[in-house]
This record gives sequence, structure tokens and C-alpha cells, in this order.
Amino acid sequence: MAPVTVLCIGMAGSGKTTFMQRLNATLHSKKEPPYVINLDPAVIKVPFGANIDIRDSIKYKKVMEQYNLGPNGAIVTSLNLFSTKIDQVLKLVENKSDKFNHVIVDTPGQIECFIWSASGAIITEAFASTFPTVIAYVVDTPRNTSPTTFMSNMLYACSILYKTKLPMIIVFNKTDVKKADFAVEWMKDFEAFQTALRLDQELNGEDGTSSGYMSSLVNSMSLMLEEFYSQLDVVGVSAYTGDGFDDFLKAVDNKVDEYNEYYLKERERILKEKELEEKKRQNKSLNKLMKDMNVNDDTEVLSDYEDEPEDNNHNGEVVPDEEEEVEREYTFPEDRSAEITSNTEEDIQSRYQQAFEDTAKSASSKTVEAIANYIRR
Ligand SMILES: Nc1nc2c(ncn2[C@@H]2O[C@H](COP(=O)(O)OP(=O)(O)OP(=O)(O)O)[C@@H](O)[C@H]2O)c(=O)[nH]1
Repeated sequence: MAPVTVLCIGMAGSGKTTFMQRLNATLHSKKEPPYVINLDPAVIKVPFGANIDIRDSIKYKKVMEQYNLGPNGAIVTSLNLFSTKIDQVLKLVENKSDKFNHVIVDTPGQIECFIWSASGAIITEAFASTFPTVIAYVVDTPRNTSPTTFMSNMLYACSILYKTKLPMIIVFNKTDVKKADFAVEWMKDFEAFQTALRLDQELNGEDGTSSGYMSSLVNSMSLMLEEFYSQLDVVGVSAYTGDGFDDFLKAVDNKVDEYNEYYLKERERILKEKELEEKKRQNKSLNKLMKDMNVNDDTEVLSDYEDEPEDNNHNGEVVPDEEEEVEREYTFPEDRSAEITSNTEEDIQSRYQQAFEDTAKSASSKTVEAIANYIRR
């Protein structure tokens, strides 16, 4: 059975790293050691043994100096550099995938650097298309006792769910300080949340944060969140004491079933759509390239087929082009032995595709080489 990937995401200070440490220890104690990955390039010390650590290949401080970047820009750039190696990373994980049931991944505390960056999406996407993948959204429970703060945090979680389209578990951490019962109640019972909101308004009425406008906005948003809550699993844990980790692992199993049942199909549909779009885009660029290179004004390119008005199609009949033989002479000179027998769209497309892929490969390997040179420095 393929291992499940647990991506730990959470606001800075929510206790993600401590949660990872405890999860690692819990799985070890169950004799199911996980495969551990650290994707936070800025962390000084990782309190668990990581099988793959972004810091081994990317020097965060050097990235800052080299590109003259601030902390967040350097995290995004480090992730960008790392994402060019994601294929190799996944190969390493896949090679050992029969030896463990869980891959646990710690992400940068600056949540937006991961979730809203292109490289974050590439990395998430890469894992999700290789293994069943679940998001563990870690919340600092004691800091979310105010209904407005709680709701803002849930809205953020909601946006992550819709961005990643992956099953999500909300992990209320630090339950040794504050039990998560209040949060679970707010998520299940809309009226309880309304009451808490009203009380909060009465208490904080003067400071303007709970004005009439604000509370009616919060009211409508919390109604919208009801739908979001229905898609979640919620657990309370303490990364300090280890409380609630069995429930968390049960929730992971539950989400894997859900992933296989719903999310996988949806992902496959999205990937197919993307593939088609990518093919269209490649064809377009290729046709543009051929035109720019001015290979021959009369050379037929796919866009000519696409753009040709219906009337000129002669109801699907192919009208022979008298000058065709001459035109082709230099189009595919190396291919004269296998004389072009059909002039179908696929035929041209596959040739162009090949040419395009050849160029793409050399371009990307150059980029990788440049990055490798940089890292070696
Ligand atoms: N009481 C209590 N404190 C916790 C718990 N988990 C984490 N903490 C504390 O919360 C603080 C933040 O924990 P980290 O694990 O560093 O949080 P993080 O989300 O990884 O932080 P960043 O690396 O900044 O993203 C630390 O002081 C931890 O000791 C818990 O379960 N209970």
C-alpha cells in the first residue's frame, strides 16, 4: 500500500514543528517509523531526524545575500530552487516507500510563502500525484479563543483547502493549555458561535472591533463556513504531552479513504484538463515559433488548421496543394527517407511536439545546471 503524505501547515508559532516532532515519536513508538522531510529553509534547528532536509541543498543565508532578498523572499526563492529537484526527491521517497506508511512534511512557518507560491504548489502537486496526501492544518488553540480570531483562522484554512484541493484535518494544538472543546462546539453548532460572538461584542464593544458592520460580516461568513466545516476532520492534540495523537492518526486513515474515494477522481480530472491546456499552449507556442522563424509563409502549422474558416475546409475534404512537395523539402530534411505519407494534424503535431520537447529539455537542463553551479558555490 502506498504511504500517506501528511503536509503540516500552520501559522507561525502554531506549534507545527513540535507537532511534527511528537508525530514522529508517536509513529516510532508504534514501530511504524515515518519518512521525514523538512521544507523550512530558515529553521535553525530541526528537533527530529529528517530523511530529506531542504537545508542540505539550499543555503538560505546565501540565497538572501546572493539575490539581495529579505527573509520571506529568500524562503520563496529557496523553495523555487528546491522545487526544480522535486522529481529526484520523489524518486528517493518512492524507492523506499515499501518501508514506511507515512511521509511527514514540515513546511515553512511563513505559511503564505508555501501555500501561495508557485513552488509550494509544484511541491504539493508533486506529492499529491504520487501518494495519497492529507493536509494537517495546525492551530494554536489558546490564541484562537476569540470568535473573530477563530473565524479568520478558519477562513484561512478554507482558502488553503480550496487552493490545494486536498483533504484536510484541523489540528487544535496546545490542548494542555486550552482544551479544544469550545472550537469543536463552534464548528458544530452555529448558534453557539453566534452566542460567543454576541458576548465578545458586548465585552469589546467600545474598541470598535466588534461594530455592527463587523459582526454582521462575521455572521454571514460563519454561515458560509458551515459548508467548509462539513468537509473536515477535527482533532485536539498536545504536542507537549502527546495527547490526541491516536485520534489524529485515525483521522489520517479516514482522510486517506476520502482521498481515494473523492479527491483522487477530482485530481485526475483536473490533471487531464491541465494536460490538455498545456498541449494547446505548447502547440500555440510552437506554431508561433515556426512563424517567427519564418520557415515558410506557406508552411502549414496547426493554428492554420484551427484558424481556417469552415468554408475553406471543403466539408472535411482535403484539397491537394500543388506546391506541397516543394514546400516540404526543407521542412523535415532528415526525414526524406520516411517520406511524409500523411499530412494529418497528428502527424504534424507529433513532429512539432518532438522538436518542442527537445528544445524544452535543453532549456530546463541549463537552468538546473545554473542552479547546481550556484549551490556548489
Ligand atoms: N503548551 C504548549 N506549547 C507548545 C505546544 N506545541 C508547541 N508549543 C510551543 O509553541 C511555540 C512554537 O512552537 P514551534 O513548534 O516552534 O511552532 P512552529 O509553528 O513550528 O513555529 P515556526 O517555526 O515559527 O513556524 C514553542 O514555544 C513551543 O514550545 C503544545 O502542545 N503545548
